[in-house]
Amino acid sequence: MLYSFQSRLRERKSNLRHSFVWISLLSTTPNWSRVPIAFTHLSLVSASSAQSKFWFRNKSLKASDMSITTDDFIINNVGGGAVNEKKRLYGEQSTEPLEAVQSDHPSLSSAYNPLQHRSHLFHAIEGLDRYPNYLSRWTENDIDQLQVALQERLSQVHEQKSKVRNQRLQIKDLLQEFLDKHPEWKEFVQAPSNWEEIQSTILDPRATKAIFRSRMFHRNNETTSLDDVLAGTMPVELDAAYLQELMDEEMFDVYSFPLLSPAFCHKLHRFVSAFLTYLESSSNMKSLARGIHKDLDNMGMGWLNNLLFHLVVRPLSAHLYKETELEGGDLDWRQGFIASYSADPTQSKPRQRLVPHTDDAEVTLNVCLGDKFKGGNLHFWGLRGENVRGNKLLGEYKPEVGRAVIHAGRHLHEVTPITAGDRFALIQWTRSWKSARSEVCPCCWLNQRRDTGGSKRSSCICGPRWN
Ligand SMILES: O=C(O)CCC(=O)C(=O)O
Ligand SMILES: [Fe+2]
Repeated sequence: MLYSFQSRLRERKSNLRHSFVWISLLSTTPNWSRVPIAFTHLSLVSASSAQSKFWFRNKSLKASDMSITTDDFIINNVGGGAVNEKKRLYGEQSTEPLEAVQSDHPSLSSAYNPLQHRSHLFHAIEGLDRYPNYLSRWTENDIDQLQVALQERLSQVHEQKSKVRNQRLQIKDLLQEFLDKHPEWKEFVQAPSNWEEIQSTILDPRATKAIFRSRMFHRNNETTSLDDVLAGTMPVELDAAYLQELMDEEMFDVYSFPLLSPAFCHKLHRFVSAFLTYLESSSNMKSLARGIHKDLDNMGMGWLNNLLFHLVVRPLSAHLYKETELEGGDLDWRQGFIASYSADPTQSKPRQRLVPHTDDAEVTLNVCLGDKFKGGNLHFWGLRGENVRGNKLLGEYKPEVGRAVIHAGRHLHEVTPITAGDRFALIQWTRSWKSARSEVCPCCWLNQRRDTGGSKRSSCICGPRWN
């Protein structure tokens, strides 16, 4: 069932103060057969707690207004940050070496086990840096295991480093080859040289209006340098009043707005399709890591990645997510890529749907590029790490070409099956290494703890954010 949230928004003016959603996710694998590996409680926080969103509050929908239930929610189908991706994608082999080493140490008497428990490994990495005699607390056996676990990680770094480097070089060559054969795309991948080009050909006119009316673009009659903005050295500040006109709150904490012009989206869509088709016909395609060729930087579109990050996601997040996702700080990292799906999956469009997952991101931007598909809607549940009650799907969003959705990365979401055509979306995952991630440790997340309790008084030192 499809819902038009925009028309609902016009009808409903309520707030979320008492609306909660919960979901329990449970999944087991043979290696962890006695232990649930993902058990996550989710909830929605009160909209009124997010002070920075004052200008959206009266547009909030009640979660209880949504009548789609999740009775058929497939518990062990959860993806992304909720489970160990390697286990989900490749089965158990990734943990085999660790198990084998562990059984070589039958005399292990302490509970310390960095081979099995990620939290122990993290503790050691932090502890070695923090305490002069950190190792003195562990038995020789513990230290042996720590050494093996660290060596194991280091060899993964070595292996992936050279693999990734080679693959990036390979893509660069393939892109050059593609552009030589199809010179009509050469201009398209060039970074724009002035704001005028961005305003008239890349952005939707409504986004142009909202962004460039903001005071910073008029201060002292000086023009804001495009190069400085793209380099991230001149932070962009957008005025709330203009953004309010531009944006809709589709459902709790999920906002949509017209961002890219449909003409630009269609062109980007055609460029991506042409490049992927070219890659598919290349014999090198099989040796490339999953998704590496769909990374915007690798596709020669790093400038678009920077533009969206610095001109749109960072300033919007300062209004929407500063307190709830960024610990009062800023975003400082971005990864942009094309998510491609098809009703008839191929090598370059390998997915028909995307299972419910959270992103490894503080804030995610999602722009629909392709319009000739059926299905492929976005579903949202609650926020990882918040306390919760209830089991309702929060809402469904139907993508529109050029329209962006922005949401917290820890907001559980899925893409429903594409039933006809191909679906392309530009996704940008953004992080806050210096703020949010410097305040928390990921041990809860990787250790799949269950006792976050949903309050700031979680029993874990790293608080309730990661679980
Ligand atoms: O394709 C989409 O709309 C969503 C993709 C997504 O959630 C992701 O790549 O993390
Ligand atoms: Fe996602």
